Amino acid sequence: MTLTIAIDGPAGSGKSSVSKQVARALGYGYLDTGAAYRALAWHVLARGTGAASDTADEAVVVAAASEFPYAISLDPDDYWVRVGQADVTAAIREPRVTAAVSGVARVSAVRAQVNELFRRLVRDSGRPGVVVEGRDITTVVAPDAAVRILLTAAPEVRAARRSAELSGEDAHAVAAALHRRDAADSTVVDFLTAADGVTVVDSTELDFAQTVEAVLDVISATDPTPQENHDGR
Ligand SMILES: Nc1ncnc2c1ncn2[C@@H]1O[C@H](COP(=O)(O)OP(=O)(O)OP(=O)(O)O)[C@@H](O)[C@H]1O
Ligand SMILES: Nc1ccn([C@@H]2O[C@H](COP(=O)(O)O)[C@@H](O)[C@H]2O)c(=O)n1
Repeated sequence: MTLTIAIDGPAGSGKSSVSKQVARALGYGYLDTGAAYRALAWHVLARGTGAASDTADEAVVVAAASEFPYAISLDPDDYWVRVGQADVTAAIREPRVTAAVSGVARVSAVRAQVNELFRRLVRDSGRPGVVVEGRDITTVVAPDAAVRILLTAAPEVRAARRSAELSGEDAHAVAAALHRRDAADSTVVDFLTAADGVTVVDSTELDFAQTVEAVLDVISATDPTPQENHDGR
């Protein structure tokens, strides 16, 4: 049985970097669920130009999802994402993919498909636990996870952290893109409010190491008995 640590939060709240470090500290796997939506957006865009690559067209997205040879590493020290033979680890972070991903993520058939994949990846991970991060992990993907955390930070702090990462780009444009994506995503999933039983970790006043420590504290304060996976297996 694999223990699930579920972490949700808005863009730039530190979900991926903090979850990866928490997974390392615990000897757990790390599952980045946003990578699946990003890789599907990349896959649609890779179909060329014109209607066939329109990520805002639900039929196009569903068709692409039906032939989507997706693979991801759960090793926090060897992270990669592939679509077929293509290593898309870096490509899915490109602004053109980031700008297109919310369109893909609002298709409910796609969400159902990738949620099943996430549960299977955790179940088959062969690890004692997996830290799973995204937007709807605490509520939809693994509502019965052993530990459920909403990782937040003030919008201006998240924007500043993302800008620091993308030092060559205009800070205002980076902040605007981040808030635009949150606004689009929050019409599909509520990742700004903690559901019942979800612990909030607000990193606004914390540095990276303190945030990792705060998450580890929540985990150790919670009974770490492995729970059955959401689908009962
Ligand atoms: N507590 C913190 N203090 C300072 N910097 C932080 C903190 N947490 C995360 N960061 C930094 O903020 C940036 C954004 O973090 P990260 O990419 O992990 O966010 P995210 O929530 O996964 O974002 P997205 O949803 O857009 O992928 C990274 O550069 C990360 O190192
Ligand atoms: N559980 C999730 C995770 C992600 N998304 C969508 O994917 C986009 C990219 O996510 P990142 O964490 O890599 O930034 C995100 O903007 C959402 O559109 C999701 O819907 N559910």
